[in-house]
Parts: sequence; structure tokens; C-alpha cells
Amino acid sequence: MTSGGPAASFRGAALAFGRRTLWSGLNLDIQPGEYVAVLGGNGTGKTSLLRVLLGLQTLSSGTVEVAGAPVRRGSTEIGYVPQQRAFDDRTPLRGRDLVGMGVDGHRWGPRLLGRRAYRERVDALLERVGATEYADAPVGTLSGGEQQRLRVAQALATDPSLLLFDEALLSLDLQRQKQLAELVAQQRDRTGAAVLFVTHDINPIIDDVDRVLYLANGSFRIGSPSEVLRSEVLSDLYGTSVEVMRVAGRVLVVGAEVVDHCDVPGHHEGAAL
Ligand SMILES: Nc1ncnc2c1ncn2[C@@H]1O[C@H](COP(=O)(O)OP(=O)(O)OP(=O)(O)O)[C@@H](O)[C@H]1O
Repeated sequence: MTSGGPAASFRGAALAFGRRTLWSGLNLDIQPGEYVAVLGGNGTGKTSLLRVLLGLQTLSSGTVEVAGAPVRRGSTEIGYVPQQRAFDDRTPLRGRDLVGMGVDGHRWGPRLLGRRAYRERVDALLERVGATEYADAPVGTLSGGEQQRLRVAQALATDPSLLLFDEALLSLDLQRQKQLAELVAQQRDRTGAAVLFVTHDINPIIDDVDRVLYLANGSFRIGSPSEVLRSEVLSDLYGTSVEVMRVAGRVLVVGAEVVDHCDVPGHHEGAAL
């Protein structure tokens, strides 16, 4: 963090495509060390929000800053784990090359750091995500969960001040989800990074989350999990009866799927949020 102010800041921010407004009137400061979960159904603009911070998507109105400066592409202030797309079998990269691209400014091979410091940094990152064992295998031959851990190591490589995760827990089994959630919380604690975590299921990270940004219906609610994840708050946001239940320690939202764009197989009634 270089600015001493918020890690990210939106002022009067709106995003619309054609006549469809995804969200508007967003005023949000994300403080260093703050952990924000971004929730909402398919197509509500969660990924687009991250793309705005990455300088890949322009706001329709309002402003956005990262570390006190206008957003720009390729900022080393930001670590990003995109929504998962599998690597092709023929991708000519090993796991350690992928992580190395995060260490050395997305260039091939050791350039910015000395060869030895580069290697040590990559090894340490691989170890942190538990990927040492398959670091020399071509990425396209690895499972979705293994590839995901490498992407996380790449995102953490420069100890960025803002970490963006887009559905990073998908394709991980429960134990790996827990490990990744712990890794993110540790990174936040160690470096003071702010975290913006897009997810359809808040349960694996709920103990770490400070605030929830819940997008729906062209609008949003923001607050602590206990303020936002309430039947009356989400019913008001969705404009229909939505029930938030706590079952066996898990938060379940029932009724929202009627309004959300539920075009994803497996996204069914009683979505775990
Ligand atoms: N560049 C663009 N031009 C036009 N429409 C776009 C563009 N980018 C995104 N959209 C639309 O904006 C909506 C929100 O997309 P976005 O990917 O942000 O949703 P999301 O909340 O991340 O959804 P999901 O949970 O399905 O990943 C979608 O309907 C998408 O088609």
C-alpha cells in the first residue's frame, strides 16, 4: 500500500451495458486489510466490478481508484485470480513458469530478480499453495483444482495491496477450499492486503469476511454479513420474498433464484450463500 488511504475506492460508480444497469450509486472504500465478499446471482455484475478495478472495464459514471490513483491495466498493486478457465493440454507452460510470471512482472524467465532469488521466490510460493509436487508438469495436464492453486500463487507473488478473487473456490474439494480460504486470510494478515472475493457460496470464507457487497436487481446492499444476510434485507433488495436461513452453521438463501439469472447447471433452489 503506497497511498495510506483506501486500497480501492468507488465514488458514485455505475455500470450499464445498453439499457441494462448492473449497479449504480456505488460509494465504497475498501480499507487495507479489509475482506469484502461480493455476492449475487449470475449476470449481476460481480466479474465486471473486478474488471473495473483491473482497468479492463470503464465505468458508465463515477470514479474508481486503486491505492489512491486512477486504475490502470497491469498494476502490480493488484493480484487477481480470474474465474477459472482450464488450460489447454498443449499450453507450453509448467506450473512454475506460471507462478514465475507473477514474480517477474509476467515476463518469461528470471529478469527483474537475479536467477537465484527468482527461483527461491517461485519455490516458496509453490510451497505455500501446496503445488511443489507438480510444479514441473505442463499446466494443461493438471486437474482444475491444481491449476487453481497455481493461479493463486501467481496472484500472491508480488504481495499486492489488493487481492481480487473470482469464484476461486470452484472445482476445489472441501479440504482444498478450507486451505485456500486460510491462505487468503493469512496473506491478508501478513501483508495488510485488502481482499475482494467474488463467490456464490460465502460459507467457506464467512469467518474472514468483514463486509458483504450483495448485488441483485440492478442494485446492491453493503454491510457486515449479519447486517446484509437477513431475510428482510434481501427481500427488500430482490423485491420478493427471500429467506435467509442458518442450517448446521451454513447460511442458505432461499427464493432469490426466482429473480437471479439461473442459467448455471447445479444453481438450484436453496443456493448456499
Ligand atoms: N463488455 C460487455 N458488453 C456487454 N455486456 C457485457 C459486457 N461485459 C459483461 N456484460 C454483461 O453484463 C452482465 C454481468 O456480467 P458479469 O460477468 O459481470 O456477471 P457476474 O455477476 O460475474 O455473473 P456470473 O456469476 O454468471 O459469473 C452479463 O449479462 C454480461 O453479459
